[in-house]
Amino acid sequence: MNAQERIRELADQIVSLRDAYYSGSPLVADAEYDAIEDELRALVAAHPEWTPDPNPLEQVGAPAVLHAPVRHSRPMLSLEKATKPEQVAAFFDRFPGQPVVVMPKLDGLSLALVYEDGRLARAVTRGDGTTGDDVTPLVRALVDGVPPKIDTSGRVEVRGEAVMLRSTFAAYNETHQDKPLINPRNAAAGTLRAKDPAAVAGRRMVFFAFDLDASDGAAADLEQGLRTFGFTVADMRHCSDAAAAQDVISDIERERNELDYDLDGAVLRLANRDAYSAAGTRSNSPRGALAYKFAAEEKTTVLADVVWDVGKTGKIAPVAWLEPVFVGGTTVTRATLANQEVIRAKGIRIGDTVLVRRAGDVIPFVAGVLDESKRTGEEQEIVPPTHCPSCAQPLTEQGNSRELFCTNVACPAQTVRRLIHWASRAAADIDAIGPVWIERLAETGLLENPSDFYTLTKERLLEFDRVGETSATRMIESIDKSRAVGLRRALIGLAIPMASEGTSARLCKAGFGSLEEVADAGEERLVAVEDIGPKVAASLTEHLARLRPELERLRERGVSLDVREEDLPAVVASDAPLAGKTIVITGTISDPRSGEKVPRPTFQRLCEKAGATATSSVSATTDLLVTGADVGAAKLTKAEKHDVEVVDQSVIWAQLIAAGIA
Ligand SMILES: NC(=O)c1ccc[n+]([C@@H]2O[C@H](COP(=O)([O-])OP(=O)(O)OC[C@H]3O[C@@H](n4cnc5c(N)ncnc54)[C@H](O)[C@@H]3O)[C@@H](O)[C@H]2O)c1
Ligand SMILES: [Zn+2]
Repeated sequence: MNAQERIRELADQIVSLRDAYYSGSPLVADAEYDAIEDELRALVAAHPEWTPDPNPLEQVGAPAVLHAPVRHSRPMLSLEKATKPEQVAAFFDRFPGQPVVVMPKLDGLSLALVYEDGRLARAVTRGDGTTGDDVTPLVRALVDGVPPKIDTSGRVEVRGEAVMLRSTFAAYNETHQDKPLINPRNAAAGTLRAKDPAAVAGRRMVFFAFDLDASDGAAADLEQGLRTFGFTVADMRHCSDAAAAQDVISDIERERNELDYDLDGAVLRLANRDAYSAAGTRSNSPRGALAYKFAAEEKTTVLADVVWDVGKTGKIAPVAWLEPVFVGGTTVTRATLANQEVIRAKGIRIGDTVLVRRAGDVIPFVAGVLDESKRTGEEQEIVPPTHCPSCAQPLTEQGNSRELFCTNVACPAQTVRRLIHWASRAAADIDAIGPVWIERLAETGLLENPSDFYTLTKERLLEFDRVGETSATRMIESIDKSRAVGLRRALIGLAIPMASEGTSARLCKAGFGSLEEVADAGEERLVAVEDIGPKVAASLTEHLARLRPELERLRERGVSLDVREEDLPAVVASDAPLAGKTIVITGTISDPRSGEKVPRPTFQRLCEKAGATATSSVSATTDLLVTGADVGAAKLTKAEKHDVEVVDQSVIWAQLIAAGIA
C-alpha cells in the first residue's frame, strides 16, 4: 500500500473509531487509537499534498447523534499533546513571563455550564466541538459540584470535566454485577447520553471546573475566578518555569493512583484568563494550553487461556493468560478475571481480544471485550471447573458471585500456597526460600504447616540436589531470623479469610499482646476493636480455634507470637513537637539539609512520630496545613476558609530535627 492509500485508510479508521468511542462503546483502547492518530500525523507531515479532506486530525470529537443540539458560544476544542520535556520547555518559551498552572487531565466528559444572571441555564456536552447536546436535566440530577445558582449577573460560562469517581464506579459495579460498566470514563459518557435520568440513577458524577468565560467582574486569575463562584476546581499548581512544571507533572503521575479519579495526563495552561484568550487557537486546540500524556493504563490483547488457580484460602479463581502486552508500565501476561459471574456478565471467551487494565500496583484485570466483531467463531466458552484442579475434590459455590472453593484442608495446592504466604515478605519473610523450593519441600512431605519450617535442618536440606553448604546455611539462617515474626505478621501469615493486613495492625494497636490472646478473645471483644466487623471477628475466632495446635507447635519451636514493639501504638510524649495536632501535608517536600526530595509518606511518618495525626484533606478539624514547594492554591484557599494555620515545611523540619526525629 502506498502512503496515499494508507493515509486514506487511517483517516477512515479514525472516523469510525471516534464514532464508536463518542457514542459510548469504544472498539480499541485509547493508547491504540492514539497510535493510529500518530501514524496519520507523521504520514501527513511527510506528504502534506495528500492531507485528507476533511482532515480528522483537525476535528474535535465526533458528529454525535444529538437529542437537543446547542451551538457553543466558542468552540470546545481538543488539546495539543506532548510527551517530552522539550515540548514543555517550548510552551514556556512561547509565553515568557506568563504564570502557568499545571493540573491533572481528568479522564471524563467535558461539559459547558452556561449561567444567565446567576442561574444555571444549560449544561452542554462537547459534541463535535461546535455543537453539543443539552444534558441539563441529567446534570442537575446526577452531577455534584454544579451549583444551580452563582452570585453574578450577565452571562457566565464555566467549562470542566464530569468524572465518575473510582469509588462510585467500583460501588456501582459491585451492586450491578450482571451489567458492569467497563471503566469510569465510559461510565460517565454513557450516563450523560441516557434519555431518562431514572435509568441511570446511582451513577453519580463530580464536576471539576477548569475554564471560565465571564465578561465582567470575575478575577483575572482562572482558579480564583472559578473558586469565587463556588466551583470545585481541578487541582491547579502554579509553576514559574518549565523545570517546576515538569516536577509537578511527575508528581501528578506519581500520585495518580492515590486519587479517586482517572487521569490520563497533565494539562499546562496560562493562569491568566486574558492571556489565555489572547493566545488564540489553532484549528482544533487552544494555543494557551498543552496536554502532557502519561503511560497508558489500558490496552487490548488476546486472551490465550484461562487457568483456575487454587488460592491459600481454597478459593478457585480464574486467571487470564494473555498474549504479552505493555500496560501500566510493565509487560503483563497474567490478569485476574474475578469470578465466574463476572466472566458471564462480561461475556468473555477464550480467544477474545480483551481490554486489560493495570493501574499502579493493583493486580492487572480483564475489564471486558470491546469489539465483538473481531470474533472469528473459534472462541471458546470459559467453563468453570466442578472439581479442584489440585485435589479433585468437588467444589462448593459461595455468595452472589458464585465464587468457587475447595474446602479440603489437606488440598496440596492450598498447602503450598499457605506455606508460600507464610514465608512472604509481609509475613515471616523467609527470603532465602523461594516459592519453587517451598513447593519441592512440600512435595517431599517436609513442609505441611508453617511450623514445619522450624524443624528443617541444614543436614536435611543438604540431601537435596543443587543445595550446597552456602545456600543451606542461608536458608536456615533465614528461617531462624523469622522466629521473631510476632503477632501482627504471624496473623497475616496464617491467611485467615476476611482478615486483612489492616486487621492485624488494628489488633496490635488495640492492645492484644499475643496471637493466643486473639484466639481466646471471643467475637464480642474482637468487634469492639475499631473497624473490625462481626464477619471478620467470626472468621478469626473460628479459624484460630482450628489453628490452636499449630499455634502451640510454633511456640514450641521458638516462634514468637507476641506483639512487637514496632506494632504498639506510638507512645508520643506530651512535649512532642506536633503532639495532638491534626495536619495536612501538601506540595513537594525536601529535606533542607540535603535538598533531596522526600516522598510524602516518609515525611508523614516523621510527623506522626512527632505526635501528629495526618489526614488528606483540609477541614474544620485540621490544625496545621504543612506546605512544601509548588502548593496548589486549592488547599490554601480551603485552609483560609477553615481558619487553618499554614506553616512552611522548613518550620516543621526544624522541629523534627531538634527533637531528634528526623
Ligand atoms: N478508544 C478510542 O477508540 C478513542 C477514539 C477517540 C478518542 N479517544 C481518546 O479520546 C482522547 C482524545 O480526545 P480529544 O482529543 O478530544 O481530547 P484531548 O485528549 O485532546 O483532551 C481535551 C479534553 O481534555 C479534557 N480535560 C480534562 N482535564 C482537563 C483540564 N484540566 N484542562 C483542559 N481540558 C481537560 C477536556 O474534556 C477536553 O475536552 C484521547 O485520550 C483518545 O485516546 C479514544
Ligand atoms: Zn483442592
